Amino acid sequence: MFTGRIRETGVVEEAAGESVRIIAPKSAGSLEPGGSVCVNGVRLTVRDLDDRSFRATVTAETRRRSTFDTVDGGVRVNLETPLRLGDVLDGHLVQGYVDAVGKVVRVDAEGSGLRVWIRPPERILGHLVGKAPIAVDGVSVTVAEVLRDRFSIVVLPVTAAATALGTLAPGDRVNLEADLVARLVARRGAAGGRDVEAVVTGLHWAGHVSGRAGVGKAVRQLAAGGGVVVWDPATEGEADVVFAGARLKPDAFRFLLTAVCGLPAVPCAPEVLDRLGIDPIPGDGDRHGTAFCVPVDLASAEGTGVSAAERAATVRRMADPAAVPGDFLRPGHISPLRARAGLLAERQGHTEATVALCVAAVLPPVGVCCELMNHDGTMAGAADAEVAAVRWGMPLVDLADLREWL
Ligand SMILES: O=C(CO)[C@H](O)[C@H](O)COP(=O)(O)O
Repeated sequence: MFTGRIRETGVVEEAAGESVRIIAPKSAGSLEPGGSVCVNGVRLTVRDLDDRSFRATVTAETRRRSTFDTVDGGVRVNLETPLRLGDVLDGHLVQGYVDAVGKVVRVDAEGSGLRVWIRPPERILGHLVGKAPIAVDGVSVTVAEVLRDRFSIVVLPVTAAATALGTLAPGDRVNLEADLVARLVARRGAAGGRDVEAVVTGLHWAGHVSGRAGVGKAVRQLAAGGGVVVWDPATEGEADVVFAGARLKPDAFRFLLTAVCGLPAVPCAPEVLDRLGIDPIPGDGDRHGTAFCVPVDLASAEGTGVSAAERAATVRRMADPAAVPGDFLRPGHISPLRARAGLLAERQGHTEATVALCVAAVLPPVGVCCELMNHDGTMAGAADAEVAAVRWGMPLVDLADLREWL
C-alpha cells in the first residue's frame, strides 16, 4: 500500500523486455528484492538492486494497462516505497493498481501552480468525485472539477517541484488510480445493477456538490420533496432555494417565507401556463428578463390565499396535470414565472433551472424558487449560501453544472 506522497523522482536508466532499471539513490536503500515499489502509480516488484538503483519486473499485463507500454530510458518517474504500519498517511490510500491511462488535454497556469485537465476513458469518469483524491502518475492530488469528458487537478508549486507532474504538457499520458473508496462503492453499485452515481446520490450530502454525481444528488433530493440550493454566480450573483411543485408541503412554503426570506415564485413550463390560461404580465420585464405572469390563487380555498398551507395548495394544483383554468382566481398571491421552452439551453435563469430539475426528477414541470436573503436584508453570497445549505441539509449546485448535466 502507498500514499501518493512522492519522496523521490527517479530516472529510467534502461527499459527492456520484462524489466526496467531506475536510478533512485534515496529509495534504493529501503527496497528489497521481491518487495514492492510504486513507479508512476504502478506497483512493481523489485528484482535486484544496488545502492543507487533498482531493477523491477514489468509484465506484459502491466505494459498493456499503463504508460509502461512506452516508457524509455531518460524518463523521470515518481517513486514511492511501501507504507509501513505507523507511518504518517499524508496523502490517501494508493494501491498501485492503474484503473486507466488518461491524456492531458490542457495545462494552465493558476496562481503559482498549474491546473491540469485530463481526459480519462469514459468508464472511470463515474468513479471521480470533485474534492475526492486521485492518484495521477502515483501522486496524490485532489479532483478539482469533473466535466462531461474530463476532470481537472490543481498542482501546487510544492508538488510540481517534488514530482514529475510539474512538467506535464498536452498530449502526455498519465496513469490514473481512482480513490479506493469510490472504487469500492462502484463495485457494490455494479453488483446491485447500479453505478457509482446512484450510490453516491443516495448518500446524505449537504453543501456544495458538482459534476454529474452532484447534479444527480440534487435531482434525487428534489424528487423526494426536499429543497436544493441553486447558485447563479454569473447573472444574478444570488442563490435560490428550489422545491418541486408536485411535492410541495405547507411546511416547505413556511420555510421559504421564514428562513429563505426572498420572494417565492413558481417557474412553470410554457405549456402549463398556456393550458391554465395564465398570461404574462405586460411590460418591459425586469432587468434579467424574469418572465412574471399574472399571480393566481386557488379558487377553492377559503382564506386570503396567503397562508403557507394555501400557497402550497395553489402550487400543487398548478403542478397537477388535471388542473384547468377555472381552478384559479386572477390576481392572487402566487407569482408564476414562464420558463423558456428550451430550458437551460435557451436561458440560464433560476426559472429554467427549477423547471429542468423537476423534469429530471420525472415530475410535472412546475416548481418553486425563492432567493436566499440574509436576515439583515442583504442578498446571500456564495459563502452564506454554502453555510445555509449545510445547515439545512440541502445540496448546493451551480447553475452552470445544471446546464452541463441536465
Ligand atoms: O425574480 C425572481 C423571482 O422571485 C428571481 O430572481 C428568481 O431567481 C427567478 O428569476 P431568474 O429566472 O431570472 O433567475
